[in-house]
Amino acid sequence: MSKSLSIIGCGYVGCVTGTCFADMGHEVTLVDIDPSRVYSINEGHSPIYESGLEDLIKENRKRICATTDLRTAVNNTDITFIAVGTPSNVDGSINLTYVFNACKEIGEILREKDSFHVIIVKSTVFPGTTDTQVRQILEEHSGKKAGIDFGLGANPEFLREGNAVQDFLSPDRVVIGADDPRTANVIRDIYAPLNPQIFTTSIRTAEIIKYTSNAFLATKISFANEIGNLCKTLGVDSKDVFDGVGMDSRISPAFFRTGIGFGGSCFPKDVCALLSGARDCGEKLNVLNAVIATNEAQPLRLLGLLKRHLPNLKGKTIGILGLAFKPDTDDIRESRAIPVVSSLCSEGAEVIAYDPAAMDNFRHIFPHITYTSSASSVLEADAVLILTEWKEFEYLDYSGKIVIDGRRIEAARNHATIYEGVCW
Ligand SMILES: NC(=O)C1=CN([C@@H]2O[C@H](COP(=O)(O)OP(=O)(O)OC[C@H]3O[C@@H](n4cnc5c(N)ncnc54)[C@H](O)[C@@H]3O)[C@@H](O)[C@H]2O)C=CC1
Ligand SMILES: O=C(O)[C@H]1O[C@H](OP(=O)(O)OP(=O)(O)OC[C@H]2O[C@@H](n3ccc(=O)[nH]c3=O)[C@H](O)[C@@H]2O)[C@H](O)[C@@H](O)[C@@H]1O
Repeated sequence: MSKSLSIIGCGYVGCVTGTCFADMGHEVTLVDIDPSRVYSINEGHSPIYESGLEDLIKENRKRICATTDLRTAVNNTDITFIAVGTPSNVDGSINLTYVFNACKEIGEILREKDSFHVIIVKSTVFPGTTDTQVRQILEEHSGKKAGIDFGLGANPEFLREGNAVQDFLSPDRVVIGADDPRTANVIRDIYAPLNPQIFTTSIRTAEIIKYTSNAFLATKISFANEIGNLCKTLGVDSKDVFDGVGMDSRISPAFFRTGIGFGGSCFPKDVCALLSGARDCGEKLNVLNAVIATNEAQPLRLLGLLKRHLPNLKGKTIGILGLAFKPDTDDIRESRAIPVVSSLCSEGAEVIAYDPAAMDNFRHIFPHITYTSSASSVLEADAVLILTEWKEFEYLDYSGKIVIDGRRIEAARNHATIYEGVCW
């Protein structure tokens, strides 16, 4: 049955969630404090770079509206998802300001609302946040009781940027965290059109399932990279190794791509938040400390390989292919290109960079390097580093070039005159 939902936050998660819920037949109000995002959605445009999202917004326009007016959105709907950002503080701990501010406002609105309203935290938050601080703020500001006067739940999100619509509409599982059956049923009904595998649990357990999933995937990548580094020294191709290892059904081949490590808005932030939160609870997570350390060192190995062929980088032109943290996105948050470009600049190299989508974002952090509108002009440089595996990089002519590859582009591996792969 169709539901009336509001989603707070029109970023990657809020916008994809809201649009997909509308596609499933629900009436959706998207809310953001950023009027440009709201305007864009109401004009039928996606405020974020995500394949397939704009078409889906257009197809479902009659069931989607966007607004900056949280009060009207909550009053006119029965269920509110919180999908605002939960960035890192400088010490790595989670910054919950956006979540708490949204909760304060929602609480005030609930004070005057008579019907049973369900609030669901979709943002990634440290286990225990929803059933303690979020609950307290909502109860204090509404004067009502969670589980009795309003519903409170957690429904973490597992979508990947670049594949977000597909991931949302065909999830491996939907995790529902609720401490009362009424709220659990409401969330289950929302997802019913997808007929997904559902795992229902407590709020706190749902929250830690999300962190554990991201931390495990990050661990798999750092583990693969450490073995990959050893493979490089031994003259073994780590791809062959992980193809062989991944054939064991207990292990799986997923997230075994070796290279310059993981970036993005979530793995680095969530692993650091888990480490910080665990420390506050008196627990030391040794494995995850090592996961971060390996990930920090990994992109710099590329520079070591480059110097085997160009020992002095001062005055040399170094071409960069790829700035986004992965292909099919313009997102550069925690991109491995950031430490690489930063080191090149501090060694006096002239950097010329190309990315099909992320150059505008990168320019905000590195305004002084040269950006070019074609991948082939990057190949004019003294040496080329490949930092993101965009499909179009497979179609370049690498013959006669020095290429140091962090992402394994086969055309470069096969045709560059001097070629080094980071783990192969
Ligand atoms: N980006 C991703 O692929 C995934 C992110 N997550 C988690 O989902 C959450 C959201 O992440 P993103 O969508 O990437 O964040 P984002 O930073 O792209 O978007 C957050 C949006 O919330 C808005 N906002 C902040 N405070 C607000 C308020 N009080 N009222 C209305 N709007 C407000 C911001 O203006 C922004 O547009 C985070 O906790 C993240 O860890 C989970 C799975 C995947
Ligand atoms: O919580 C989140 O935000 C999301 O984080 C990741 O999704 P995302 O960051 O969009 O992208 P991934 O495809 O997971 O890649 C993350 C990073 O790991 C790197 N990676 C990935 C896979 C691999 O085998 N090797 C590898 O180095 C990528 O290049 C990229 O830099 C998770 O895959 C999602 O399930 C989760 O919802």
